[in-house]
Amino acid sequence: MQVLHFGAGNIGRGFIGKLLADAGIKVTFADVNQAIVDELNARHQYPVNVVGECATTEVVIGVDAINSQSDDVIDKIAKVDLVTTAVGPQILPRIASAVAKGLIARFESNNTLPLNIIACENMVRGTSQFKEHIFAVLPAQYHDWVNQYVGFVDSAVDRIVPPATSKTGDILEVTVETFSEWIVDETQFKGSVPIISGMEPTDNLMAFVERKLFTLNTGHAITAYLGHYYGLTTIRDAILDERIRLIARGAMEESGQVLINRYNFDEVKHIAYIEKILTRFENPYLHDDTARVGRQPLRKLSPSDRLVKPLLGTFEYQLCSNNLQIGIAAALNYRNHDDEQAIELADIIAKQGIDKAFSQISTIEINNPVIAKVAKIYDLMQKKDF
Ligand SMILES: NC(=O)c1ccc[n+]([C@@H]2O[C@H](COP(=O)([O-])OP(=O)(O)OC[C@H]3O[C@@H](n4cnc5c(N)ncnc54)[C@H](O)[C@@H]3O)[C@@H](O)[C@H]2O)c1
Ligand SMILES: O=P(O)(O)OC[C@@H](O)[C@@H](O)[C@H](O)[C@H](O)CO
Repeated sequence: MQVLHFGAGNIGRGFIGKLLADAGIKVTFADVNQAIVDELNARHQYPVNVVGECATTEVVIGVDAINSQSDDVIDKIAKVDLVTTAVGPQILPRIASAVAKGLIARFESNNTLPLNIIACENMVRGTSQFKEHIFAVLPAQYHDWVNQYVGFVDSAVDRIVPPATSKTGDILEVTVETFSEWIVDETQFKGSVPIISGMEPTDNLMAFVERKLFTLNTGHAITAYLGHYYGLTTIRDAILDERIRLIARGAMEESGQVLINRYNFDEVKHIAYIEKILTRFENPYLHDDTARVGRQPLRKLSPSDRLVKPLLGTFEYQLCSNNLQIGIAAALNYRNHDDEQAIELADIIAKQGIDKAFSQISTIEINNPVIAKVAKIYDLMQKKDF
């Protein structure tokens, strides 16, 4: 089996690329970072530090790389069995055109072997959204053929992989936590579902996607934004702060009640899932900056993402949302001159005022009482009086 994986970053090298290479699949990374591409082609291997109580270094072997802006991508897509991505949601539209050209090349070479595409991003049904971007630039005459031979498989991906500085200056070295989970929608594959150790097929993907995004990522984001508010720069320091921990846990529980109502999850197991997540945030072997976890606050505040979607769920089931409201106010209060979306967020609030800005970003009606409640907490935070 051969795979083309877009994004040789933290999750690309530290999780998906590693898992596939470990399974004996020939992995080619596609990235815009030429230094990483050159180094992968010079060495064909890289080290992954798996850190936890027992730390190990595992070497991923047999990999190579191409620049994702070169035509090599088109040739590869014409031939491989699997395309995966871990580039970030905002990059998917930018690589759609290269993938569409690759699919045309596949059609022209009459390659009717099944191809499956899996976006491994923190999004609800990210591959389905990627398909929409691809079909928007793929001429209509190819749509039926692609629908017949190409599977667009949604997935949920979980492993905390912050950028880590190598002691030896190795740009390929990556440090990951022990935990990992990659769940794929078995109903969307073309051909038989490949058996790959560490890739778990399910026929109930939405439950897993929402469980992960609206528990771990909800708590993670709130820990990051409150950490920033209290002047703490790492997730570990933030989650060890009792004020933050109570709110992050409370928000995960509020979001959890929505999930329990929606998916009939076992309450005891879900509480255990939250406890495990809190210990993962505390991992003393990882250095994870609040700026990484809080990156792109407008994406994180959008209606289908980890903060507002759980809040909307509490309306649906008439549940309490006090902690989610505090987390959202902290996100609105996030300021970082190195983050384009944080700058844009501050600009929207400055121009429109907090009530209108939150209503616009979240798409929640301005008259909904939650707008005023979040705005009140935001104002207190602005005055450093929360
Ligand atoms: N790091 C984590 O803990 C983690 C865990 C689960 C899911 N994710 C998700 O995985 C995705 C990637 O996150 P990450 O932390 O690995 O980010 P990252 O910034 O470390 O990696 C992204 C990689 O994509 C590359 N890239 C950018 N534009 C590209 C293009 N046009 N073509 C090809 N490559 C391109 C970058 O050069 C970089 O190497 C995100 O959607 C994130 O939400 C991350
Ligand atoms: O990657 P983002 O920006 O969507 O979210 C930041 C972190 O919460 C995220 O990368 C987690 O580390 C990851 O989702 C753990 O599986």
